[in-house]
Amino acid sequence: MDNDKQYLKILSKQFTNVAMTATEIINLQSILSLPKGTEHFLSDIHGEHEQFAHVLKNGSGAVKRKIDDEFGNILSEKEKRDLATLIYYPEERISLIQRKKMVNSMDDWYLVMINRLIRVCKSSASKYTRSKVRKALPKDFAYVIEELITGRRDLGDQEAYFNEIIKTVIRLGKAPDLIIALSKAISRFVIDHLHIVGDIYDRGPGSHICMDTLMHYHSVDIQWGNHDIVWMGAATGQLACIATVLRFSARYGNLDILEDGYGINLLPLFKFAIDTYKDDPCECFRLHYREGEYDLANAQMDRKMHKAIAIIQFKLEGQMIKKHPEFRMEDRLLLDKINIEKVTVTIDGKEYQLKDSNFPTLDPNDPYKLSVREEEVMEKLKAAFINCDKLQEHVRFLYRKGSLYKVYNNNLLYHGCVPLNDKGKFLEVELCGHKYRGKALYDELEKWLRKGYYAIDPEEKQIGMDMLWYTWCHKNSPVFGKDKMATFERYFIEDKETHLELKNPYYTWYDKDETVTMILNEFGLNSSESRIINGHVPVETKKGELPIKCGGRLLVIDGGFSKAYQPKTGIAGYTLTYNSYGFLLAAHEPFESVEKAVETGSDIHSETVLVQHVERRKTVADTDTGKEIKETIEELEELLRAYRKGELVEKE
Ligand SMILES: O=P(O)(O)OC[C@H]1O[C@](O)(COP(=O)(O)O)[C@@H](O)[C@@H]1O
Ligand SMILES: [Mn+2]
Repeated sequence: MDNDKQYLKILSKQFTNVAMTATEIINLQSILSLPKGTEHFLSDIHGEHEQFAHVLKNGSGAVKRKIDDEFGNILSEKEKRDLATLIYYPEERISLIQRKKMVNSMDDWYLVMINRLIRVCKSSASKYTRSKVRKALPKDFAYVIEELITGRRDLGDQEAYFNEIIKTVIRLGKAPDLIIALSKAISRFVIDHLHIVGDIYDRGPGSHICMDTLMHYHSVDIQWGNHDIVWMGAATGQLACIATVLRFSARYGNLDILEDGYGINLLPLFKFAIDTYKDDPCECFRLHYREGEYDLANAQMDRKMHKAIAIIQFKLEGQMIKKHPEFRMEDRLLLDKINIEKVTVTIDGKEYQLKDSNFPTLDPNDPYKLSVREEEVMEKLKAAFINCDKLQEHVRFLYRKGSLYKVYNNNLLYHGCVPLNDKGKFLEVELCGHKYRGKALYDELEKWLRKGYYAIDPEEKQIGMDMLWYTWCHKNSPVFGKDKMATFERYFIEDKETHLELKNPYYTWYDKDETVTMILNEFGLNSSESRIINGHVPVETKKGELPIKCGGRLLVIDGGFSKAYQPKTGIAGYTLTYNSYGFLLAAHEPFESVEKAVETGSDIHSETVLVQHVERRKTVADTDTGKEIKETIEELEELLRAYRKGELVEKE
């Protein structure tokens, strides 16, 4: 046996004889014929943890579809809705039914509901092998549920048998637990794999809660968004990134995320802000909070912290631009263009009045230098970020499950864009003295982002950390894709023209077939069925914009979770599922609250707006997992031949 066949020897340790090898081939072959599992695509969650949790529970309409398939006209719309609510919020729904005495006999209700749940669970699990189902079932009820969903063909009266089991469960007071277990199993089976196409962080109140939810999800990958990357940068101790995440949290009245969510002490910043901006009303730094969700008593204080950290951010960004002339961002050096006496700033040769004149920490001779106290504050914050176990755990998870782009089952997923030039060709971008474009740009950048967190060599690590900041806001960054971040202008200049951030030419070309084909080919995708799944840009439904570009070859699925952007988009946003029959794009309305959903059975109304059927029903054989299985089958066939030719000797 030559060296290439060494793997057969290794394989023979697991499959020690002809019978075992043949059985495995048959098992794998049968998996290949199962329908492809459903993928779920969500993007731009922006800290809206309740709405996020809800869409995960309803699988963007996938649970409802299962219920419809199973019960069609047998149940009324209301009964189907109630069943869906029970699956999403089993504990809350059971307790509501009990509290409000909504049914005559709880036991009868349990019997009916458990029977219905079993049917939905059975049909949701039918795509999977028994072994996968077994592994996925909640431990305490694994045996009972398996029995209930697989049944016994040798028994005459199955229904009587099932009812006996269920009645025993009810008699023992375990019905609520079984309902919870069944609901969890259904949610688990309805979606096989989740893709998060970026921007879990910022704006909303619960990014850290979304991260906890994701860490417990059964199967997920993440394409980093610009807002995730700035948090990753903050976790490495990169100061401009730290200032930026704090500024966003302050601006949206969410400093609690840092204090309570991550246990980061903001007292040094608080004290500094009070002392420095004590009589300043900080008018330019009014917060974007949500009625009823923000304690107005904190407003004065939060505005001062908002201003303090914004000024620090502008200084630190200036330092970065000066430290890295190769970034060519000098046009973003604005603090040295301020004329304090005239209260103006000059941008691109034009002088603008500033809306604020109080800059007590700004040294006109060295405007980018942090004052002594600013420096102290940032040193303390840096230590707090680096030493925050929970943040580090979340960021390591982002690194483990995430990347800048992903090729998955013949589709290409990324958050922002592939930077293009005006002619619609890949834009050439210089990184650390070398030029890259297209996929190479993505790959090179990703290497640096990983080094920023993991490199041992301090110099490499520092460059990587600075590249995290670069990727957050540079005009050539594929996850940002705009000509500038006009934060300074939005705070201080009235003229709205200066606030504009122009999008990369990608967004004018992405409707064209040649462009989409060029990008897909660049990432090794040549099938006519391949698609690009894109996040980042809110789809402005109000202006008649659609998430479907290039005849459906590119889909923009900004989930629109961000309540801050809902007035603009008109709806809560779009999410996508891809099952064995094709793609389903769902449009969501804003989510009000869990209480309302439990009480009225109201879902986020998830309307299916686009259905693209695949040419023929997809099976596991058509997926990436299928490819791996086929390779394994080939290896096992080789092993079988080796046993049969006497090159290997069977063991027991
Ligand atoms: O309106 P906000 O929340 O202050 O944020 C504005 C900034 O966020 C960005 O839109 C980036 O965020 P998105 O990735 O969510 O679009 C910047 O382009 C812009 O400068
Ligand atoms: Mn984004």
